[in-house]
Amino acid sequence: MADKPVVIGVAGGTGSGKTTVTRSIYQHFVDKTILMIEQDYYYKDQSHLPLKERLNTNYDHPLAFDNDLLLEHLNDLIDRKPVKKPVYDYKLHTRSDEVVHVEPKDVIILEGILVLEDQRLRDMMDIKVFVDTDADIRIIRRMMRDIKERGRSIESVIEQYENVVRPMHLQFVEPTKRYADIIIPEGGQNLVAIDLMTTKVRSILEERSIM
Ligand SMILES: Nc1ncnc2c1ncn2[C@@H]1O[C@H](COP(=O)(O)OP(=O)(O)O)[C@@H](O)[C@H]1O
Ligand SMILES: O=c1ccn([C@@H]2O[C@H](COP(=O)(O)O)[C@@H](O)[C@H]2O)c(=O)[nH]1
Repeated sequence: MADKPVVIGVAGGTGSGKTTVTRSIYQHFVDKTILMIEQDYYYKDQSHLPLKERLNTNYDHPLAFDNDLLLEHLNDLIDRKPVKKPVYDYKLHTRSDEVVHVEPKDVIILEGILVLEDQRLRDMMDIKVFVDTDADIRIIRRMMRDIKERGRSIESVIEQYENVVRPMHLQFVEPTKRYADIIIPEGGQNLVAIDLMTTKVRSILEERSIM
């Protein structure tokens, strides 16, 4: 059987730069086999609920995620089997009808606000990362991104942040920092941290004789 892929978990608050860090690591392995799994794509399907109700869902609570499906897919990928990854629509707040066919790869990066919260997910990871960015920077980044890319208004971002995102961050996301092997301040522009991560992944691949 082929050697186990390297699994990296990248957690951190909304807007901390998780996706940016993940993409930077990804770009270091263009010639190698690497894939990204976004925990966000595994939000529970809500297509049975009217949009008005979906607007009231707490998307920052661990129970909002279908981690059972995520675990099943990770286990398949680790066993070198392909999966059909769901696609999430942030504007409609539910899964889209499409799925993406994902082939197994040597390196898997799992990224999301609560990937370090579930012990079953943590146990699968070779490297656990927490992207640590101050809350004022994160809310500015989220505001810009959500208005540009996720169909939100300034008012809706502020209301959701104050009522749900901030308290859930303090209760569930921030405490998972203690599980991290590496804490990356400020995210994607931290080239030293990205370089160190890439070197570590290469050394694990070599140890497992994958490269
Ligand atoms: N170091 C940075 N400087 C400026 N903008 C950034 C930086 N890192 C990320 N961003 C921007 O902030 C927004 C949120 O970043 P993203 O990586 O998507 O965070 P997360 O995945 O943690 O929510 C994106 O629009 C991204 O382009
Ligand atoms: O339907 C949804 C699903 C998620 N959210 C928010 O997204 C962030 C997590 O994504 P990041 O890329 O890490 O910012 C989370 O804080 C949810 O509040 C949403 O608003 N609607």
